[in-house]
Amino acid sequence: MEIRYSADIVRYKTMTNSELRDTFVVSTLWTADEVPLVYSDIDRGVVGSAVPVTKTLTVPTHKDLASDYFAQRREVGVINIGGHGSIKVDGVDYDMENLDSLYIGRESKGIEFSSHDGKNPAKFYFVSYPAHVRYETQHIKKSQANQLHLGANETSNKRTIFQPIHPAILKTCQIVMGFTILDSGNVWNTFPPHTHKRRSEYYMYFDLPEDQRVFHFMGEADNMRPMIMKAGEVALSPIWSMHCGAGTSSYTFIWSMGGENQVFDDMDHISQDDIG
Ligand SMILES: O=C(O)C(=O)C[C@H](O)C(=O)CO
Ligand SMILES: [Zn+2]
Repeated sequence: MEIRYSADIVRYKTMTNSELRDTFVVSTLWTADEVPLVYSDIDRGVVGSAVPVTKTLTVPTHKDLASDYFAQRREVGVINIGGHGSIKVDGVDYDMENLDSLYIGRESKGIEFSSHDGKNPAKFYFVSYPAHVRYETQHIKKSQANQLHLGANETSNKRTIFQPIHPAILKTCQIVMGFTILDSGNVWNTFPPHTHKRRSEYYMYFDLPEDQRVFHFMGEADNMRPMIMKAGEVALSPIWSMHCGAGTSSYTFIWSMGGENQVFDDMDHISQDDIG
């Protein structure tokens, strides 16, 4: 497990673009038949992936978590961005189609990822935060997620926000997680940008052709900084950092938040007049 220490609101201002990426972008996920984990000091979130091709994969724990097993004191949100697969949690099998989600409650000992067909493997992306109470593990199909339809073609931001791991659907300790699909030809996600000092957020961009990029913006209103993102990479946003992005083509991204409240709409929007 890689440990990722964040830069603070003072230090990020003097960092080069590549130093910003080294600090705030995770680009080490998606190795087949492995479970890479990155532990961020931003709200003690862990991001990981599991792409089972030739075998079933389990989530390892790590000495820095000082736990007997990964989810002993943690909850986990998982979304499958690949082919048909399954997740077995303490002996119970959950059938995971593309863009299905699974919330895994604290104290779940055995978490096993598998694909139905290794030639078209499932690609599980997961995020985990500390949890103080156990809530039930729950499978949320894409069609069961809360949906918000936002934006317009005229402003290049027509998109649907799917909210599977959200208080309207189930109880969690901290995590709120879902995905946003941009309509074809639309490129902007949330704009004007926002912060929410009550929660940090991670964005994982995908469904983006290999030769295309998303310009993800972070920082403060008067010091907006770009990070150039490829498919499969994760942008980590501390509570003080704005987040928004524009692609050179359409894309989908998984957003996940951990913090002290779960009110999705309580964003603090930054006025376009203040962006510099
Ligand atoms: O496109 C959007 O708008 C989003 O998906 C916004 C994110 O979900 C977010 O940043 C929530 O705080
Ligand atoms: Zn946000």
